[in-house]
Amino acid sequence: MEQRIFGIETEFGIRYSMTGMGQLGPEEAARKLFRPVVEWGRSSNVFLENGSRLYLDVGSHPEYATAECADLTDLVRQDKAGERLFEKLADQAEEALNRQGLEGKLYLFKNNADSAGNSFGSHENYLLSRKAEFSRLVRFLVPFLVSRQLVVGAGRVHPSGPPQINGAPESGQPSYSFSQRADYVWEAASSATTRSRPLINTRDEPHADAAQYRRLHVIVGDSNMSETTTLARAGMTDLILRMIEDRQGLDDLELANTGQALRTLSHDLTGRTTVELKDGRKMSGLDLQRLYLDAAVSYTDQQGAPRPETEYVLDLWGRTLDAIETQDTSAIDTEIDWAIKKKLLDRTAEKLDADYSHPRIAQVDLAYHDIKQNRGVFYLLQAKGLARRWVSEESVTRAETVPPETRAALRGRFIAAARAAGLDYTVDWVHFKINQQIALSHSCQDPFATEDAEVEKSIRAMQDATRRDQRAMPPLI
Ligand SMILES: Nc1ncnc2c1ncn2[C@@H]1O[C@H](COP(=O)(O)OP(=O)(O)OP(=O)(O)O)[C@@H](O)[C@H]1O
Ligand SMILES: [Mg+2]
Repeated sequence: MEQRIFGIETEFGIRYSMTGMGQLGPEEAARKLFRPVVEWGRSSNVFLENGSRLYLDVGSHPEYATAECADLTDLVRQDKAGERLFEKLADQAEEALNRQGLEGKLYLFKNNADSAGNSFGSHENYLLSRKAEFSRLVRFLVPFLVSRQLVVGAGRVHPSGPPQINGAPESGQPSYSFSQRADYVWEAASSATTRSRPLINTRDEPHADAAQYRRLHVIVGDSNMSETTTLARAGMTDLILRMIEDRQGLDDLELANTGQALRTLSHDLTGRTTVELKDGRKMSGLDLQRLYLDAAVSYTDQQGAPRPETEYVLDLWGRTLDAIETQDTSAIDTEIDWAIKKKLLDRTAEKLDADYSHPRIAQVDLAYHDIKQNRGVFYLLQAKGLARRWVSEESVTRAETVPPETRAALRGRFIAAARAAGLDYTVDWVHFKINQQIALSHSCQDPFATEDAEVEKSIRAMQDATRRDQRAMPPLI
């Protein structure tokens, strides 16, 4: 596909750390976090004026799903805007709890695993043409997704070594893996999201005209703090999808055992341990990623770079593979999450004269993912110029309220008009409805549409009503 819609859903980890006695569990903390959201939208599942969705399911992982983006840089901005919104909500909730006498600090972590062994996700959404044969697409994409973690993993400390991999006994040697999520994903594709979690969720919910489109739901990725790593994650995947869709330049690299390969590659920082392919070949993480990168480079040489970000994405991809090959991360250690974090962990271990089993190392690992900008370790590094930015903070601030130029723009204007008019509305990715007013209710099946005469008519009608009756509803934050 020439054009594509992208979206990232992020589930956050939450923890309230009490200063004094007492406890506040994550579920209660999450409910507190969502109190202003529920007041604002009368639900813990709301769509905002920037086109995104804020959501608290049962359990304790607040979720932000970016609006539909047609542009990779917009995706990075919208993803960061979600962090900023939750950062403000966390500050408000923390103040409220402190006022209640429950003194403490509220932490939100953009990571994928907690100390109790639970994993939570960062899901990527890619619009596909319905014409592409889905099972073939999945077969070609899976080995890419399995090895992609060498480049875009968020990195994870294992104080007592990797969890049991492939039946082998635990080594007990403290270690570091490329990925957070790889230990929790077991099979290539299925419609399950919790038990025996797949890399790709095949539930067919296109949020678009189903005759024309499909939505690919990739649930194997790590949440990224680094803007450049987020960009690489979606940018690399977009390129590989293009090649698969065009039936160009890719070998069939189907793996003998997907779940096993995912874990083996995640825990092998040398990139050289091999995994078996269905046809009996053996390939390492570096072998696989080199094949994909080479194919992507010749594809773009022939076809031209499809996006303004492509050149940088390919360059960063190549530098990361070189860094693993030479075991020298100095050329990527401000741009790739696992390397940015590892550099700091190595320095910390050196200062402590300890290895990765030291409790301080696990603390720094977690603190890297703290989204509070004046406390989180990633943000402290970023402030010192040790984590490269891809977008300006002004553009992130703007993305908190301004939707990208896709259907999200229509949704945003619809929500703004309905709220200003004080009307009850129900909105999702496709539907924009004013409750009990069919004339003002629409379905928008084209995720690229920034204009729609019927929706505009309703928006104008609501704006006229507002002018007659000034009852604006207050903003969320
Ligand atoms: N047609 C589309 N193609 C690709 N992505 C889309 C499309 N429409 C919406 N999206 C993106 O898909 C994501 C949907 O997020 P959401 O959390 O609602 O996922 P879900 O899989 O539908 O539901 P849930 O998380 O409740 O299981 C958003 O990031 C959104 O921007
Ligand atoms: Mg979701």
